[in-house]
Amino acid sequence: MVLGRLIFGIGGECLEVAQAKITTDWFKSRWLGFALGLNLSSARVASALNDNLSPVIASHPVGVVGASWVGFTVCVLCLACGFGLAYLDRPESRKSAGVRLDARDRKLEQVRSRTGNIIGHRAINVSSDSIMTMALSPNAVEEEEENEKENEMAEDDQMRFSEIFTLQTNFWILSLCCISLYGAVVPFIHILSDFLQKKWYHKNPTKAGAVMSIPDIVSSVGSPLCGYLVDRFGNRARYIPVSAILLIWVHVQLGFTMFTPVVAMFILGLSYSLFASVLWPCIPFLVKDHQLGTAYGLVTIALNISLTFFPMIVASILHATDGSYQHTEGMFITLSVIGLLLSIILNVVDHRQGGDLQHSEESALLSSELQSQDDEYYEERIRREQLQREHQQQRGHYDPREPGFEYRRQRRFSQDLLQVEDPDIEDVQGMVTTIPVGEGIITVIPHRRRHSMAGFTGYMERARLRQHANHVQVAPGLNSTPGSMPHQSSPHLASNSTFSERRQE
Ligand SMILES: C[C@H](N)C(=O)N[C@@H](CCCCN)C(=O)O
Repeated sequence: MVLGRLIFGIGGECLEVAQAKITTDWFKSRWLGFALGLNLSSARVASALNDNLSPVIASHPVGVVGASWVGFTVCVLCLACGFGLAYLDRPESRKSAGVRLDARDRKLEQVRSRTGNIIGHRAINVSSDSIMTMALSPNAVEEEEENEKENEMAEDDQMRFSEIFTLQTNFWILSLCCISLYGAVVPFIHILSDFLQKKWYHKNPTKAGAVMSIPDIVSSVGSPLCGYLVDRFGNRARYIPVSAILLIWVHVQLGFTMFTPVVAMFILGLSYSLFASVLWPCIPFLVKDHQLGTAYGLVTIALNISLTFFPMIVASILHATDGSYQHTEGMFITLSVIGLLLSIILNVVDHRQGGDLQHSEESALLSSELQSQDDEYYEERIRREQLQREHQQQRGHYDPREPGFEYRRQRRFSQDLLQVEDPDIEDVQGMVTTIPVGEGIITVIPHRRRHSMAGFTGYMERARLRQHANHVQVAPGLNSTPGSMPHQSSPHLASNSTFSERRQE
């Protein structure tokens, strides 16, 4: 049973982290609170069903084994939904919906676009074992440099372990809120059936089960509703102290009065909806995008610390006090008060740091638009200045407006590359055919093993340039009139079939 619970715990908690991360990726800019609230709501509906159905199934002749089979069927349905989700969340759909790619997919994307640039995004598949490229576009070198930068950025995009220690104070305060507030609710719900039977519904587990499902039922409606309200009106961190106050009320009433528990159960449901639907959507506001998965993981660890240790503490209090629920209520009240203090500190720190947690969706959108307009403006300015500087530096050597500029630029590049010693280059050179066309060169690469293309590309590029430099030396038509573009095939190229001939082949 312990092994089963261990596997169940690993699966369930990883699922929660993944759900939160995927939901945030898709809804970060709009409806995040509502989407995460719906997420919680589905969990609450399932808990409420479980509270009501488990005693009924268990009292049926099929007993606990029958109840377990119902659970198994639900897990199989879940697996099918998981496959459905994996399909909907594939990188292509993310890209077309403008959703941020994960670091791994971004990296793959970079490699693909890098290969595409050198082999040519204008690459034409000539036959199953050869690839033809239009290379040496005027911007090829710049594009390549840009790709390299993007590649580095994709590497930076992965969260490093050491970054955990740089997460801001408010993130940690929020995690502590999670420990205390969840600690005042979930372990209490675990003992609720016994508690209700002992104090109000003697030996009536079905009635106790029905009453204990009230918080989950209220929360299943309240969580998306609260999520919607914080999306719409902001002030999300301000709801956390309110929910802590409600929790104090619930535990005082249930522990120290005989007033009907039904009202307290409603308020517990309200408080549970409020802090859960506010706490999780706060996380994306406290960390950077690439830290999101780890951040959700860390808060889930905090949640599980709470759900591991407080039930043990409750059990030992009950054991030590001969089953006195007033002492356990004392512990839950203490946790709620700690949650209240922490949430007040959270609000104070957030206020000092500019109130990130208080934004409504509209104000966040507006400020991010202004921010990106600013960014674009400065990026454009820096780009222009850089281009201007480069242009001025190059002016002394050659002017792009002069005829033959591109030809001379390529020749210089090729000559530079010829200085580089590379023994392997000869092998590759024999396999490559280049044909001058217009302002560029077509490179035909016999290529049987397409998947090794990326590794091959570096050699290819050099071989192509080296060969181009060879043309410059051997072909009088190319060399004699600097300033004009190559317009005829060199003897070196005469033996090679043309682009269209190859395509026909
Ligand atoms: C027991 C379960 N692990 C739990 O209490 N989960 C929390 C957190 C859900 C986080 C969803 N992003 C809950 O409120 O249900």
